[in-house]
Amino acid sequence: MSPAEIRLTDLTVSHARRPAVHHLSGRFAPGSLTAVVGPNGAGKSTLLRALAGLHRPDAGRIEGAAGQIALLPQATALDRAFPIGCLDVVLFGLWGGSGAFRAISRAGRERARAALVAVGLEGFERRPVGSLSVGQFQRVLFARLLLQDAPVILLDEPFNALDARTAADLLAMVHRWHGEGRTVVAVLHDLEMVRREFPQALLLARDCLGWGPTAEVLTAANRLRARMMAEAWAAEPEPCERRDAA
Ligand SMILES: Nc1ncnc2c1ncn2[C@@H]1O[C@H](COP(=O)(O)OP(=O)(O)OP(=O)(O)O)[C@@H](O)[C@H]1O
Repeated sequence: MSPAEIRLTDLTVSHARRPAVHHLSGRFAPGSLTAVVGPNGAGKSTLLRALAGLHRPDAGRIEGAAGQIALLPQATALDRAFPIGCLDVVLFGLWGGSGAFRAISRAGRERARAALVAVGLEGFERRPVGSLSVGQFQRVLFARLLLQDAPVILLDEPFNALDARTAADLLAMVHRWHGEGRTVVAVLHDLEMVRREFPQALLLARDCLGWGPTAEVLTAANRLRARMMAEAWAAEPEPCERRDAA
């Protein structure tokens, strides 16, 4: 795996012109393992969606990400009512390579089956995803990431609402991806886990409060600043008037 460096330059990403990520600059080094942390509403999901090309920045630049990325969205953002089996959900991971209307090869199906086995879901191929537990469904989504085989993997709250065993299994997979040289970026709220498992951290509170080695970013002073900024947020932030980077 040789992911490119991802560079952000004065990046602002907004919802209806109200900035969720504000003038962010920095880089994700190739093969780095970074936790994105910050209070609710800090812009973490918005940043991941912008990196994945799903949300257009309204100022600044993202370089090095195009065509490299697989995204695991927040579980709450996904609708599981759709009547579809686990194997088919995993097979979505091949769409980037095969095109939505091209036949999935036998080899592709075998890879999807192997991915389900790798996440501990052997025999779940035909199970409708609507019948899975939260943890089982997250395993299916990790199997889809395995199939996508992307150099850069973005995970939005991947361990939310998981029991200890499922979280440990999926965390081991994150470390495996990191060991293979992929760039991994995960939004997390568990700061103990971040300190233990993630060498790099990006602390967001719409503005960037720190980006670098985790111990240097997650200081008491930085966390206090983030909390104070979150408490000061208006429910509807002002539109960003600084357009010079556009
Ligand atoms: N689709 C949307 N339409 C309008 N505003 C949005 C939309 N999505 C997010 N926002 C707003 O953008 C800001 C950042 O939201 P975002 O989901 O990126 O934060 P977050 O850090 O991921 O929060 P959390 O930790 O609660 O998941 C919030 O004020 C949110 O209300």
